[in-house]
Amino acid sequence: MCKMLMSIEDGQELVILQQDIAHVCEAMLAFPLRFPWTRFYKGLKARKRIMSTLEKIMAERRRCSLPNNQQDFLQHLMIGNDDKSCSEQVSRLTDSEIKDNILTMIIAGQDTTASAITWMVKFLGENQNVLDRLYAEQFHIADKTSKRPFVNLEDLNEMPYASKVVKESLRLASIVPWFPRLSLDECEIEGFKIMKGWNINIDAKSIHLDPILYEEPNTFNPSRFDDDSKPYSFVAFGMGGRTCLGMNMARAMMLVFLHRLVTTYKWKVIDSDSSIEKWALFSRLRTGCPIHVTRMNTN
Ligand code: HEM
Repeated sequence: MCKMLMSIEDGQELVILQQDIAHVCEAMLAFPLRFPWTRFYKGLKARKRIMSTLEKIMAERRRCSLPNNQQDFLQHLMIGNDDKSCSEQVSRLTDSEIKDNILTMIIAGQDTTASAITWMVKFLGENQNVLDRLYAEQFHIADKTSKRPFVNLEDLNEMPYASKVVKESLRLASIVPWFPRLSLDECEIEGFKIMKGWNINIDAKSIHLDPILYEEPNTFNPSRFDDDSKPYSFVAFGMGGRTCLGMNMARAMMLVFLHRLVTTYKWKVIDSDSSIEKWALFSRLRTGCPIHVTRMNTN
């Protein structure tokens, strides 16, 4: 995410950023107590450090004149912001909004996609029949992709079964298990009265495991998506006005990863424990899903 958003790929700056982002995520679940030893306090401090790093990066880019820098997300936000030729009617983001957007994107895009990929590797490692079908599709495409350095959008469109593997992994893992809403008006849903001002949590995990919506909901079966899903039955990326902004990117990342993984490596899950980390914003495997990986002999 840091590479795509602001071209930071390695080095000490990235290590510190990652640690600080982990502190911010932990603080989001913590009781808001501002004592130096609390998770909440450490998260606030970490957020401050992240913001000053972003300020430094933005100042540096302005000093070196914007257009010559790399074309990343931060750059686009800054060009919009600094371009005085733009009409005054266009509402621009303030520096503080740019920094907030970058932090939001890192938090929303990093652990979610990483966790989803981890679950997908686990599910596939445990379901040889699905893997065999996936091999057939992916090796067919590999004839083309192995001759190019990148997998392109056209290739991704030729992966119907892999797309179902991605979707089924997201359903079964429910990376964002619930998301909150505020009721703006009194209403009634299926006999339940909901009052104005109530906080409501949408329980995505229960929806994804509902036997009325999904036959044998605990079985990993990508082919269940051969037919169209029932409305509102798949909410891995949310629904409505606040649907995930990065869902197509996340899907593409998962497909590219899947393609490279199954056409290059064999792996074996060595700890199939499915318990979830308690103190995590997103549904993440406690073990991290250790696997044995070997490179395939392609000769
Ligand atoms: C597998 C990966 C991902 C999953 C499961 C996921 C899931 C979600 C869900 C469920 C929501 C809606 C929350 C709500 O309605 O309250 C959401 C919102 C959001 N996601 Fe993702 N996401 C993923 C990847 C990404 C990526 C890669 C990015 C950024 C590039 C991203 C950026 C966002 C943003 C900015 C929002 C807030 C949208 C808004 O409130 O208008 N997500 N995501």
